[in-house]
This record gives sequence, C-alpha cells and structure tokens, in this order.
Amino acid sequence: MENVFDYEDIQLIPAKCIVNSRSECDTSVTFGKHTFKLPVVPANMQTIIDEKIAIYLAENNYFYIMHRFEPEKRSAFIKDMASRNLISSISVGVKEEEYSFVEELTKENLIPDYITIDIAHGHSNAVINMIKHIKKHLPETFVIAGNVGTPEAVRELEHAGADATKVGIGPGKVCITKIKTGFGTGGWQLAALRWCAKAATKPIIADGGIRTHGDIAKSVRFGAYMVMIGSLFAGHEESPGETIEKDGKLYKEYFGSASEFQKGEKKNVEGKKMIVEHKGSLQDTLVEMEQDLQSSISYAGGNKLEAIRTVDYVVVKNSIFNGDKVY
Ligand SMILES: NC(=O)C1=CN([C@@H]2O[C@H](COP(=O)(O)OP(=O)(O)OC[C@H]3O[C@@H](n4cnc5c(N)ncnc54)[C@H](OP(=O)(O)O)[C@@H]3O)[C@@H](O)[C@H]2O)C=CC1
Ligand SMILES: Nc1nc2c(ncn2[C@@H]2O[C@H](COP(=O)(O)O)[C@@H](O)[C@H]2O)c(=O)[nH]1
Repeated sequence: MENVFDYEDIQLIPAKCIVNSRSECDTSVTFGKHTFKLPVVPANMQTIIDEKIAIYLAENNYFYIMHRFEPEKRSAFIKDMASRNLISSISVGVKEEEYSFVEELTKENLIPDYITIDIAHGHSNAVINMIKHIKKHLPETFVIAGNVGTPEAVRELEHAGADATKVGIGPGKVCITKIKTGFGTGGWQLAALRWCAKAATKPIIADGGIRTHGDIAKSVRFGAYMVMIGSLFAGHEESPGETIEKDGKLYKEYFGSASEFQKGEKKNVEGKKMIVEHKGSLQDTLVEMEQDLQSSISYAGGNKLEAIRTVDYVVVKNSIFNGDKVY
C-alpha cells in the first residue's frame, strides 16, 4: 500500500479566492433525502449525544445519529421526533433482539429516516445480514453501515444494500483497539479514507481522529460526505454526563462505547474513559466549525463545499504543527 499518511501529514494548497467574504461560502451537504448545514455529525456515543441534543441538532438543520445504548427508548424517540416533524436517526447493533426491534418498527409503522449499524468490525456477515433485514422491513430508511477500513468492505456493504458506509477502525481519541489488537486505521485514517472512497459508489462517513476543524476540510478532500466527530464535541455544557471540578478547573467525562465503563464488565474492552476540559456551549462550537469550513472553501477557490474535493495537496510528514500544541 503506497501513500500512507494521516491528517497531521497533509496541507491543502490554496487556490485563487472567488468570494468577497467568507460568509458567501456554503457549507451545506445533501446526505440521503435531506440537506444539512454542515458535513459533520456528532458521534453516536453516550457522552456525546442524548435526546435533547438530537432535538437541538435536528431543529437547527444539523445531521445527528442517536446512540444505541438505551435500546428501550428508541421507539418513543422516533415517535417524539415525528410528532415534532423532525428527522429521526437511530443506531442498532447486530444481536438477535435487534432483528425483532426492526420488525416491531415495521409493525408499528415507525419508519426512521436513518438507521446506523454501529459495530466495531463492520466487514462481517453479521452486518451484511442486518443491512438486508432493515432493507427488507424498512425499505425507505437510509442505512449507514460500519465501521470498515478497506475498499473490499465498502464494496461488500454497498452490495448488500447499505446507502452509506462509515470508515474508521481505531483512530478515535478514546479508542484502544489499535493497542489491544494491532489492527485498524489509527495513524493512517486519512489515507484509508482515500483508499475506501476510490472504491465507493455511495457516500462515505469518515469516523474518528478529527482533532482540529481543518481536519474536516481534509476529510472532504479525501472523499468524505459526512465526518463523525467524538472528542471535539465532548465536554460541552449540553453534553451528557457530570461536570467534574479538579484543581479549580471544570471537566466532563468522555468514554468509549467499548470501554469497561460503558459495558459494565471487563470483557472485550477496546475503549477507555477520559476527562476533557469544559468547552462552553455546543452552539458556539458548531458556529465556529461552520466559519472555519467557510474559510476552507474560500481557500479552495470556490463558494461551495464541492470546491474542496478537487484542491491540490502536499504531504508534509508530521510537520504541520512544528511541535506546537494544537490550541
Ligand atoms: N470505530 C472503532 O474503531 C470501534 C468502535 N467501537 C464501538 O464500540 C461499540 C461496541 O462495538 P461492538 O463490540 O462491535 O458491539 P457489540 O458489543 O454490540 O457486539 C456486536 C456483536 O458482534 C460481535 N463482535 C464484536 N466484535 C467482533 C469481532 N471483532 N469479531 C467477531 N465478532 C465480533 C459481538 O460478539 P462478542 O462480543 O462475543 O465477540 C456481538 O455479538 C460500538 O459502538 C462500536 O462503534 C468499538 C471498537 C472499535
Ligand atoms: N476503538 C474504539 N473506538 C471507539 C470507541 N467508542 C467510540 N469509538 C469510535 O471513536 C469515534 C470518535 O472518535 P474521536 O477521535 O472523534 O473522538 C466514534 O465515532 C467511534 O467510531 C471505543 O470504545 N473503542
């Protein structure tokens, strides 16, 4: 495999500006039947999203994916979102009870707009069978399947009926898959995204490893239609979980979906728990993300997100921050 690189190793090359103000640049993206303000989705993790945040995001035209760790709440959630005339977007696993859950949704005529199959190793028959099951019972629902890290996996999941695939095994901030198993796209996530995008005929979500807003533009350049982000969304006022005070500073917890803390047992643990600095309001971060992405579009020499997809780039091997801290 040639050209292995990650976010840190790449700089996009500016093209002649065609706008008079960054505010003229349009960051919106169409994903499935809907158009959203940003090509960004907060990770479907329990310390990143809850019902209240989902409503806020949907009301304000941002894409969201509800996590699957309170399975009994999902039907009521879909009903509630429908009663508010908002999109519904949920996650499922692949265990036996999830098959019955999908069938129940059909019986109750609860049709989610989006379902994400949220599994660590998505290149598997378990995921292929679940895609087929959802497409059989809920044919109108847009199915996102993952996670994967190879073109073969993207092709197989698309062939099974997935409407989008999610790329990223091991690059996450609270991930320890790379350490515990020796496998994954950690350290070369951006190159893996590029590799997968070349094979994809449907949209790809880049998942994990985003550390700066510029990484969103880089993901778009290398083939992402959506970018899933955990750690940058953790620690906000609205984020689920307790605020912790330590040495006079405020923090919030962020834990992996495969952490011992999430699982409640020490079995196949591939995630950890950490605390992150309290960041203020989610809305401020979303606005800053939009402004930064508008600026990226202007540097790409366009006024729409599409302009970023074709910009030139250079590989600067781990040197773009010159040893500086990111912020
Ligand atoms: N993006 C990433 O890099 C990663 C993300 N995660 C997140 O952690 C959460 C838990 O993930 P996951 O463990 O898949 O979900 P589950 O714990 O729900 O497991 C789903 C099913 O798949 C089986 N399974 C899980 N991993 C493997 C594997 N490597 N090979 C064969 N079978 C497997 C499990 O059986 P059994 O447990 O008996 O093996 C179980 O039956 C998810 O939210 C996922 O997104 C976890 C790791 C990596
Ligand atoms: N290996 C693990 N990966 C995990 C776990 N929980 C979540 N995730 C993945 O991380 C991203 C978020 O990454 P970030 O760099 O933006 O913080 C998330 O969307 C999942 O794909 C876990 O326990 N283990």
